[in-house]
Amino acid sequence: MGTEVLKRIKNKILGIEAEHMMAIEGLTKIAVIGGGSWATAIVKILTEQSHVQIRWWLRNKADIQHIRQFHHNPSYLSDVHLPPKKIKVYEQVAEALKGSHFVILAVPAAFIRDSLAGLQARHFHGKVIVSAIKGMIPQENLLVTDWMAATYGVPLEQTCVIAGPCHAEEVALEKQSFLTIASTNLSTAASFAKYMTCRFVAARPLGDLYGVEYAAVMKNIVAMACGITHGLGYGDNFQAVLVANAMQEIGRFVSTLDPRERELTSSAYLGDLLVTSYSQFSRNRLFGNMIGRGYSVKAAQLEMKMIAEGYYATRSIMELNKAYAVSLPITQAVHAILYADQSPAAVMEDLKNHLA
Ligand SMILES: NC(=O)C1=CN([C@@H]2O[C@H](COP(=O)(O)OP(=O)(O)OC[C@H]3O[C@@H](n4cnc5c(N)ncnc54)[C@H](OP(=O)(O)O)[C@@H]3O)[C@@H](O)[C@H]2O)C=CC1
Ligand SMILES: O=C(CO)COP(=O)(O)O
Repeated sequence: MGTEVLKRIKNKILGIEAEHMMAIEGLTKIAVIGGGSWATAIVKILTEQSHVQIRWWLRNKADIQHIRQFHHNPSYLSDVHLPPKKIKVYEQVAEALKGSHFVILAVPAAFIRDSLAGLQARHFHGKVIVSAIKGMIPQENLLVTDWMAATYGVPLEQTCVIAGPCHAEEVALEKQSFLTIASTNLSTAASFAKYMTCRFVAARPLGDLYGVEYAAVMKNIVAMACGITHGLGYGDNFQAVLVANAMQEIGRFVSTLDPRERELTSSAYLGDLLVTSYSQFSRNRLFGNMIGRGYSVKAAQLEMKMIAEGYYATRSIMELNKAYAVSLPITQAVHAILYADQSPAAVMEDLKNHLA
């Protein structure tokens, strides 16, 4: 059998177009969509790779100019050096996508539609789409990978998600981190995981796309609950019970929506829940903390420059759960506080009766 035929078979197995894979054997072009802290951290990881060109789109024109001139993002993780030899910065999202083999989506879910405005299915054709987003598309209440499939016809086996316990701030400091790259197609996940592996990051592929994606969305809600209770004056004893119950809540929900064998105590699920619930860097925890201390939702949002995905996710999960009726006392409690204007103290007092 000729090498060309072998290559095609290999590419078919990987679920990626032949042309695409041949290009990968040379310089790999990776588009990064988003200009916030996670996008900047991902760009930093990619700059550790040889033979990778980063094609970066940000919406903020002043930030683009600054990055081109000074090689730092002035608004997020501003200490991170952004070497111009490896990075091309674009004002038009379609330009960033041109010729890229992988497209990493790293804007908060609520802004993905605006960020991709004007693009069509052809712009994504033959590319592997990687969601670094831990949120759901509001209104439609869809996971990002499902939304990409519904909106742009991207086959699920050509999508992955980046998950695992990993705060952008620690990537910036080059602290050892682990990532999980999940896909329905393990080969697609493996083909991307190698680009997320570097001196200080170990990225492992996993075949559980939905489980990892839903768990990543739900842990943000739990982190808000932890922040709220901390703001109210509850201590570590209570938070440990809250987080233990939260793992069960996430497990119930995920196994109802996508029943299969999964190791919920592994880092993609439990690890991410723990880091977001306890870390000083968690925006969701910080947001919850402000609510617990008496801020209104509006005031907390104004105070935080960054986005707490869990705020939007709480409503989406509650809407979605109408069809499944899974018992979600923690999500329900956060929803009552954020969307029904109920007193955080009273809601948490009542939640005690639902924890074991
Ligand atoms: N930060 C982290 O450690 C991690 C984050 N994630 C996930 O990554 C995703 C991106 O979050 P992250 O980078 O942290 O976000 P940040 O909070 O750091 O940044 C917010 C981003 O959203 C943009 N934005 C704000 N308002 C709008 C708007 N109205 N329309 C369009 N864009 C807007 C901002 O652009 P501008 O600066 O121009 O206002 C900025 O790029 C989230 O889903 C998050 O859960 C996942 C793992 C780790
Ligand atoms: O997902 C994260 C860490 O794994 C980031 O969480 P926050 O958005 O709460 O900072």
